[in-house]
Amino acid sequence: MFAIPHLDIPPLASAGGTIRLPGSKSISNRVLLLAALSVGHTDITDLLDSDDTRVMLKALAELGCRIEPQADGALRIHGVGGALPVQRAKLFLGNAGTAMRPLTASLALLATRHGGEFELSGIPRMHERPIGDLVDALRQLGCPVTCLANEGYPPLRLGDGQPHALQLEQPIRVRGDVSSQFLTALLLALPLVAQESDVAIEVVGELISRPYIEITLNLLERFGVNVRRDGWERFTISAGSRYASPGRIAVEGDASSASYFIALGALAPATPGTDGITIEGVGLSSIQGDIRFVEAARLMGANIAGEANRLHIRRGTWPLKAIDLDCNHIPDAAMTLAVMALYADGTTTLSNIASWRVKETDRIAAMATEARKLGASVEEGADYIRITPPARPQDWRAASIHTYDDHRVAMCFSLAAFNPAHLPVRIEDPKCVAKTFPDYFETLFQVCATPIENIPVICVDGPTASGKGTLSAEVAEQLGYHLLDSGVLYRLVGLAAEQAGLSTAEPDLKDPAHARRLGELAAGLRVRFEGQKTLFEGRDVTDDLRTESAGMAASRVSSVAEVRQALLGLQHAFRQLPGLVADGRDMGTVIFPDARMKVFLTASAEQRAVRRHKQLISKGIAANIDGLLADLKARDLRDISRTHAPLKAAEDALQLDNSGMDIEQSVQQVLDWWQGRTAFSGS
Ligand SMILES: Nc1ncnc2c1ncn2[C@@H]1O[C@H](COP(=O)(O)OP(=O)(O)OP(=O)(O)O)[C@@H](O)[C@H]1O
Ligand SMILES: Nc1ccn([C@H]2C[C@H](O)[C@@H](COP(=O)(O)O)O2)c(=O)n1
Repeated sequence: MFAIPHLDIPPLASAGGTIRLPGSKSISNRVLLLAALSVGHTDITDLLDSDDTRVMLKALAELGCRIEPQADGALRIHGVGGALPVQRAKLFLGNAGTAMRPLTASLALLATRHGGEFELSGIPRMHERPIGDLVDALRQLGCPVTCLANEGYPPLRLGDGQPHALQLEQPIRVRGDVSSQFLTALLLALPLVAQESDVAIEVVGELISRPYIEITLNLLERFGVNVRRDGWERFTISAGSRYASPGRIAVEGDASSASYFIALGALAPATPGTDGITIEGVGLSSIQGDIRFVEAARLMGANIAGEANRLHIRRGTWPLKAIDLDCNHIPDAAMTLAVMALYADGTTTLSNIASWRVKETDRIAAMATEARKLGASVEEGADYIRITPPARPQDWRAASIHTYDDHRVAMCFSLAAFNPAHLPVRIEDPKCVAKTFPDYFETLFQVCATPIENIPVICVDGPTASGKGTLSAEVAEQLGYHLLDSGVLYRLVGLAAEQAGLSTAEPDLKDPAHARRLGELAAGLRVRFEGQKTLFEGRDVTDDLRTESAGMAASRVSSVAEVRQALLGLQHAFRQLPGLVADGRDMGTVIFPDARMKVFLTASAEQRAVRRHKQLISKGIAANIDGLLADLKARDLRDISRTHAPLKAAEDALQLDNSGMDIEQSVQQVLDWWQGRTAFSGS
């Protein structure tokens, strides 16, 4: 996940490959609650791991439900059989609507029947999301429900510590025209109290988002509860209903998340050598309503072939066709259509989307504001949005997209990186995707391609112990870029030579046959990087590589042209989306001469010796400053004076002497320089 202030996505050119989607959020949180309320235990597979499911799991654990990960990857939920072990709890539910609404209904009924008291709260936005219609329905049932701040909004207190009779004889009336989640919440909760007689729910107003109700009914059935449905106005839960675990249940891939990759396949040319985008884990037999996004994408021109559990998408009509669509049946996925509209041949109107206004943010306003930043003309109404794409490529603008703590806004606008003006797109607060798809951007980059020159590289070259590694790692971290520590590769060659009994002494390196052998050794290095660790032939050699003698050996073998040549391809392969920070001696001069920014980092030899001394001592390695100073001067001299790719500043490098700066100041300086070179320097 990119837990950084913003992520700059370079202009993207094509897409292709196969992805597997994370589990559906709607199904995951419903299944978790049903499993917790059932008799018996349930093993859940393919559960979504995200903010919202974590919120639900934490709440269930606090309510006394036992949760056990299984060796096969399933999560075992020990059901409480409709009677909670805990009668009082304060639950914090973040911004998870799929936890807040169902827990409100279930806990209100259980607290009323058994004399419990629960408080439910969330982040400030959750306290602005209306829940009054559900509160009204629960009060009709005789549940004591108190809105602790504003009437009709969380935080809520459910129950008053005393048991009360529930009034189940009359049908419970609930509004269905603002959110279908209130009806879902009641449908999930009422089987807990429908032992003696039938319980009916009547929907007031026209029910929106019906497909989500179908998911609820489908899952209720899987957990042993049948609901009689009369149109979309009346639902009856039979007397004697009781949740029973199905034993094991798999969560489908998230159909709303699929929409971004369906759109990707529709708007991006297939990367040469691929056949467009294949999505696994969700397909045409999905129980999720958002699977009908497929129909909408086809209307816009997408070429989609579907199987039960898989989708295959290629670009069809181009440009996409503008549409005028009632999106009531796909409220979440419809946001993706708003971004596809940027690539259409005219004005697209998405209507019947009033529910967007009360989601994670006011999504109509958010989509309109951000699409305008890209150069689109947008009209918004109470329940519709109308989007006209920028007229010509030159009318597109590089935009910094504000994401409003809304995962869908972030995911949607990533697709603007295919703009015909080849401009990058900045996504602010990219970690908001954690709500449903923590690895969204990683997955996107896996299947997208762009000409290599579009992938930005920042080079940091300089002498030993100037702080290149420290600075580069921090800059890469803050930008979400990959990191190449090229020195490690030369250190590895030194280590591999030693293990193979090949000398790294200077006189031997002058022998052409010896140099060739070292080159072959470098070409065949079997190295793997796992986070901070370097694995050589399966062994963790991270610490072995950091010794001063390994640095000296690296410096010697790095003067051999055959070694440098052998390591070229390996280094170039690090240039991957969304960008690279490369640290070494010749990054800016030889390896990435077209890098967008080059920094030559120096500090006085004395200062560097002091830093290295501190570094070694902190690792428990004995060292002496004078010896270190002499060694680093020798290393500098060798690195500077060798024939091949000597250590020197590239002509276009920015010089940074950090002798008088701490790490934070050096990092900030480089980030400021970088910001000045991006298309967002005015942001
Ligand atoms: N600006 C700075 N101020 C103070 N100390 C620093 C600064 N930058 C780095 N250091 C410290 O100096 C030591 C050496 O830094 P680092 O290992 O990053 O250097 P390097 O240039 O990558 O060295 P080498 O080329 O030998 O790998 C580290 O302990 C690091 O914390
Ligand atoms: N691009 C590079 C990186 C490193 N080297 C050589 C010269 C260095 O003394 C040695 C070790 O590098 P360090 O890990 O200290 O950065 O490797 C090089 O020639 N070119």
